[in-house]
Amino acid sequence: MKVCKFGGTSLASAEQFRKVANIVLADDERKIVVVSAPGKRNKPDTKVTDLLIAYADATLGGADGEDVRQSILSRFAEIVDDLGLPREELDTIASILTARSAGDRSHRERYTDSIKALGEEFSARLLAAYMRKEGHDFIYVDPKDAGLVLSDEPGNAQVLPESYERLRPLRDSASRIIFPGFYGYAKNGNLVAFPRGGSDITGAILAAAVQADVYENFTDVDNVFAADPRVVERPAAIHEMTYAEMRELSYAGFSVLHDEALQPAFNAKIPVHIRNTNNPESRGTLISLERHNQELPVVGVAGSTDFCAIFLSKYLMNREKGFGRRLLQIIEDAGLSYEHMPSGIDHVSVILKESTFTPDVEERVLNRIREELQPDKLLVRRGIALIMIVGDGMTQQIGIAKRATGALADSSVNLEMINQGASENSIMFGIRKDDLNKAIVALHNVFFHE
Ligand SMILES: Nc1ncnc2c1ncn2[C@@H]1O[C@H](COP(=O)(O)OP(=O)(O)O)[C@@H](O)[C@H]1O
Ligand SMILES: N[C@@H](CC(=O)OP(=O)(O)O)C(=O)O
Repeated sequence: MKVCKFGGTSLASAEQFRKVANIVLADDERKIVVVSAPGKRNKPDTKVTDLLIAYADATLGGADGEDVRQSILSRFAEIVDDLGLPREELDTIASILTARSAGDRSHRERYTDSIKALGEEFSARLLAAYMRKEGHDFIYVDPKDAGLVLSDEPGNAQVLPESYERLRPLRDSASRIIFPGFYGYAKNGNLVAFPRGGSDITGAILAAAVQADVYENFTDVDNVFAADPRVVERPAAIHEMTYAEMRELSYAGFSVLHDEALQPAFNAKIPVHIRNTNNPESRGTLISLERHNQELPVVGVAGSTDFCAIFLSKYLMNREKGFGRRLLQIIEDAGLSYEHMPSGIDHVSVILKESTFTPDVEERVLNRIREELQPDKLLVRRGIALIMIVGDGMTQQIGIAKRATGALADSSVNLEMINQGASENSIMFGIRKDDLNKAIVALHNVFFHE
């Protein structure tokens, strides 16, 4: 049995819905279909999820949000009409939207989750209706009825382990299933959404719960590329990679698959196959425990901005017991989580998401560090990008770091930090954020075009 997930670009219009239907119907093993909200039809277009968030913001601000409500409904009206579905389908969508927007607005994030999840719900309802209209036995399944239980963290939920047991019976459903991605329910009954891009996570959870043979993730590219195709011209195609490699690359900036989608698939040992809705014949990329082609030392280069670093140095820091613990306690007390912590004998850097390190948080954290740790030097560097080269076993090969640093130097990218870490499958470089794209191109070209 296969679980397949179709992303927003795969469901952006009625034409895309038809492609999805054809792909699903081409293989009887495709029993569970997870869908995202309609995405962009073209570059300047807006994703339905973003329209729903704008609608939530408007209504929270006291406006009626009628313009944006009309934009949302017109996206679905176009799909309903072009698919030849009865207009009652649209009436149902409009009344669900109205009822939701009349819900409790006292908690901003909760209310926003309840609205932004509707894109997935409407996609799933319409795809199920279309399949039935075409004479096929498909049902829409609600995540609450199915038992997808999540932590009560609006916009940032995580699956609770009991979900797997609860979702297992979906395997035996007589009808094929259309399931909305991106959200579930907390134990207290609140609707909660995963982080953005989270329909990938829903698909992986379902694949693990029903022990699927494969989790097919349909998107709009023929395969995963060695670097973001929006940054590098003609990037190398990668047809195989391991979970560990993809996890690092997704974390570091490959938006093609959500990084938190890999864990459920990895735990249940279910291969993930990235495929193209617009070109289902293409080979795609298979992500599994091992790759057959061991020749490639590096499988990808990814990077992203929004980082900053707190840099501390203190003579004999290495002999001061509990220094790291106390530093991290200060970070934790400020409600921050840290991304990396490269260190030397007398110095340490703590890398944080820059958007979480606001000026007032910075002031509080630095004051405590000065008072409690008395560093010789303390400074904050903002505007950092992290870039990673990834490949299993790569760090055992001589010369990889040299080629990478050489390529960066040749492109006049200044290196602020290097961290090989313990994972042995990646090397991370800290650079100025304005250099990010230049650095991705340089690293891609040195490993894939030379
Ligand atoms: N290394 C990469 N390989 C392939 N695609 C990538 C990579 N990095 C970024 N992308 C982008 O990810 C996009 C697909 O992800 P996303 O927009 O989330 O799709 P979906 O709507 O199917 O969920 C591609 O269109 C591509 O621009
Ligand atoms: N629609 C949600 C969830 C998602 O996964 O979408 P997509 O498959 O288009 O990345 C979002 O935009 O975040």
